[in-house]
Amino acid sequence: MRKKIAAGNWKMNTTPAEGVKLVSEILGKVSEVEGDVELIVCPPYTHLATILDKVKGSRIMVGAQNCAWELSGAFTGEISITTLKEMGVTHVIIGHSERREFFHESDEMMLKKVRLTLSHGLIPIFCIGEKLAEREKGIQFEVVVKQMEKVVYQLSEDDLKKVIIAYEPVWAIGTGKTATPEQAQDMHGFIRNSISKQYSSAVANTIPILYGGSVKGANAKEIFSMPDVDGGLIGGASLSVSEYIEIAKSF
Ligand SMILES: O=C[C@H](O)COP(=O)(O)O
Repeated sequence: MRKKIAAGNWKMNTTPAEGVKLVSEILGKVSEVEGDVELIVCPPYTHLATILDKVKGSRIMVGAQNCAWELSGAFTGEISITTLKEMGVTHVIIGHSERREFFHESDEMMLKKVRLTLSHGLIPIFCIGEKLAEREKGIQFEVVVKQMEKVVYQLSEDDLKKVIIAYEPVWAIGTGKTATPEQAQDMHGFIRNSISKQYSSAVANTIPILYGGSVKGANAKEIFSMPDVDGGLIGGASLSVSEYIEIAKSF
């Protein structure tokens, strides 16, 4: 039985005060989420300390949206994995399409980040997904497998087993256009099969694969009902308490 996960990526939204208000309101409704669904919020770096303090003792875990690719040193503006670990962060989003596009992150950087995250005992949420033009050309499967090959397929089996994969078709992010449940399942099944070929079916069957791209309360149930979809990496809708809770209740 794989984990079920509702991870909220707040991106560059909320001020510190707004973030604390949001997480406090989520905490107030968390008892509505039955079962063992893992709830993760990923606020901006500046809110991590106060939010970690706020959620202490609750079932909410806190993730970062990124980390530096080196351990320490002259990297102005970056945040190290040791800082995140010391603070109590448990997850790190790596390779989000917005980081790939706007910050030109390379596969090498992403691999370093994934390795550092794992070696410090944190869990990487590694994002992959094709752009609209790539889907229109029908090369979405090749694109995604290449993204896996360059980063997570470089890991040992033991390390790979600790990774969460998030499939986020770029054309569905923040656009209101969601992949149909069948499109999501096609890709998730393909990814799981690819992991199985590369490692083993036992490994493939343990790895959570999240879907991201305009997930909301109204479509989560249908998407999460697909056999290879283990939850969501939720952007916009995770900023609304009622939407996020509804999504978390959709398993
Ligand atoms: O990390 C989350 C994804 O980019 C999805 O964002 P969205 O739910 O706003 O489309």
